Amino acid sequence: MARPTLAPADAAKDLTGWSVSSGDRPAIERALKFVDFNTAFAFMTRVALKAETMDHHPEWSNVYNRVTVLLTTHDAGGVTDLDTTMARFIDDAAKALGGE
Ligand SMILES: C[C@H](O)[C@H](O)[C@H]1CNC2=NC(N)=NC(=O)C2=N1
Repeated sequence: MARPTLAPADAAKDLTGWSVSSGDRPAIERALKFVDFNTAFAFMTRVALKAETMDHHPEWSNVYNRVTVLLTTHDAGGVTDLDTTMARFIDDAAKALGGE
């Protein structure tokens, strides 16, 4: 049974720093900035390990100390509770590493 999807605006409003993706797919996005590349990559490592345990992976890019993250559930064709769970984990990991 496919997971129910959420309106991206509804998903984003309950989260810190997330917005509706400007792209053509229903998704939420957040841009993060860290003190340096090492810290940005430490953040990505923590999220990567969580993504593997959840079997739910972000679409992201990294330029030096910046990481932009897009979350959507490919199998559902939209934003689901997997994305909001991952978003909350990302917010906690970013906060722990001084990201903003
Ligand atoms: C085969 C594997 O379990 C699926 O492709 C998983 C992997 N990670 C995933 N990540 C995301 N964001 N959406 C998915 O639908 C998804 N599906």
